[in-house]
Amino acid sequence: MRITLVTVGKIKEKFFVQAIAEYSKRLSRYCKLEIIEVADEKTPDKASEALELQIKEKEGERILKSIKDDSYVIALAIEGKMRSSEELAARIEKLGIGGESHLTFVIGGSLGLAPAVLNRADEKLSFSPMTFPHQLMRVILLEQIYRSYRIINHEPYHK
Ligand SMILES: C[S@@+](CC[C@H](N)C(=O)[O-])C[C@H]1O[C@@H](n2cnc3c(N)ncnc32)[C@H](O)[C@@H]1O
Repeated sequence: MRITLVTVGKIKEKFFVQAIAEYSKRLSRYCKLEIIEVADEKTPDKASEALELQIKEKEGERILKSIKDDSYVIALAIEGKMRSSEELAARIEKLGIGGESHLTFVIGGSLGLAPAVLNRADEKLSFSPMTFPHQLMRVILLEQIYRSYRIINHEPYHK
């Protein structure tokens, strides 16, 4: 299975970079992982709704360009479907069995995802009603994908 993460902006904080590197290494046993970082837009402290939408749309165009046509897209969105770790593992396994060989997970920038990206998504996944910073979301998502593969392979992992 190919797994691609499409994300917005570069991560500078060393602790996030280290955690991402660690989970990417662990995941390399199970899938072909690629992380694509599209450029983010500068966001002023105070922006009108119209400007915020413009910013999300610009970032959204870059996100859409980096998604392969034949890929199954899972957008991370607070309003998406919540799943337990076991349910996410079962979903990934079922998609693979059903013939999906390339999953793309999309994480929005600080303002979130543009409507066009949410429309392109085949499904939306929520990690809770809380808002997480996109840098931390990347780490949490990688850990949950790793946990999914451990569950799929009946391998032990922390409960
Ligand atoms: C800082 S959040 C954006 C917040 C924005 N107000 C929104 O409602 O999307 C950045 C990105 O992280 C992801 N994200 C943050 N919290 C999430 C959650 N609880 N569940 C799923 N994705 C989340 C989403 O992809 C979001 O676009």
